[in-house]
Amino acid sequence: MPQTLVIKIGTSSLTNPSTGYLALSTIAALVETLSQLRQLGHSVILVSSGAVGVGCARLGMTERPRTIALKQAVAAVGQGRLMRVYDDFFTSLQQPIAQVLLTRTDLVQRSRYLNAYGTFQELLRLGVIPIVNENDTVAVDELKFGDNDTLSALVASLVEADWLFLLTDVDRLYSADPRSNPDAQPISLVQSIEQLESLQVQVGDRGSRWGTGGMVTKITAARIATGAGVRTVITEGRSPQNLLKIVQGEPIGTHFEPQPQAASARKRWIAHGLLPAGKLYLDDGAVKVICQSGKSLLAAGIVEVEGEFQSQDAVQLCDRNGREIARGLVNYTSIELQRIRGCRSEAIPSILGYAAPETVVHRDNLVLSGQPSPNSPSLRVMVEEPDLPL
Ligand SMILES: Nc1ncnc2c1ncn2[C@@H]1O[C@H](COP(=O)(O)OP(=O)(O)O)[C@@H](O)[C@H]1O
Ligand SMILES: N[C@@H](CCC(=O)OP(=O)(O)O)C(=O)O
Repeated sequence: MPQTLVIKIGTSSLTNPSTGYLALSTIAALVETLSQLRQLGHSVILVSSGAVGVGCARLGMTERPRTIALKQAVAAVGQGRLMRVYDDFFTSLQQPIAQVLLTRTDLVQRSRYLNAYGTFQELLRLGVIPIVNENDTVAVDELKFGDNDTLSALVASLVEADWLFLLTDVDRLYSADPRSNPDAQPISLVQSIEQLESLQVQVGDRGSRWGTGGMVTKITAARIATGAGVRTVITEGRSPQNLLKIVQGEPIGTHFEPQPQAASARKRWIAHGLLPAGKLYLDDGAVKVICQSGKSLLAAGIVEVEGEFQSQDAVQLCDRNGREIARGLVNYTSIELQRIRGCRSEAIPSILGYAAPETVVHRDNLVLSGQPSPNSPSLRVMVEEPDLPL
């Protein structure tokens, strides 16, 4: 059956780590595999990093740029070069491609989000492989995806993909960074992302020399994608041919199973597309009814309001310790909420002096964050036996 596949490849796989030059054989194998997947009738989207890395190589720079302006300038050099290479390779296989550069704001505004959806659908219908990257050259810091792992998960959620592949320079997720921990155990299957914390995977704070997010952002991506019903696989970029085998059922890499009940498209946009403008701290009773009964949030359950926001902005709902339990669209401004927090709904009109909505966040506009709760069952994962010396 034809499926929709989103494949993200990182800088560490696209470039030679010591010289920074393009890893041409990897790119050729990737292009061949994606073209084959298209010929089998699948819809394919490639999320490709590499603009900064390739730009650095082109300009003879040996270090990743540190200032934003330099990074943006270098990305402008590298993105063009990267697309030129992809187009040459794909054209030799008669496979049309398209460049799609996104910024965070493209997914924040509902109309732009739906517009991006429409563009992807048309490209896929035309048999084109869209090649997506963050529009690094114009993205401003506070409105950045920041890493392409997250971007690829949001794209997979947007197009309701069947698979998200995160291609990197390790063959799968390990219990700790295998570069610095030779005893790290390979993990082949994660059945329930909500309990990932109990696995206590050590991810370090950064990835390879040219990579951006390391494993942290891949796990975040898996969380977003599986929550949207997308099966996610971390596997090595050096062997793109494995994608064909994986789609046919071979257990290569680390598989994160999709959550059985994916949120609706609109709720996924609230959860991941929007950027929260503030935080509401809730008492224990409110946390309980929201998490366990899926009820709306009332003013009575709010103990503290943080940030400045308008009605219909996105906010985080947190417990007293600041741990996020849900996100939603708020019906009041932050100024109004400062006045009515902790109050019963009947008292609100007389406090504000006008008729006001009964709920602060209505349950139709509220999405649970899928954080592990102390009562949730432990994570079911398969950890493979490490290779033993003979
Ligand atoms: N638990 C872990 N399992 C596997 N790799 C890990 C883990 N923690 C950290 N890493 C590191 O993450 C790196 C991949 O991330 P990154 O360099 O950002 O790659 P990419 O450019 O493909 O996005 C690996 O090279 C590895 O050293
Ligand atoms: N947008 C940036 C890539 C950001 C990124 O996430 O990089 P990586 O960790 O190599 O996937 C670029 O094209 O260089």
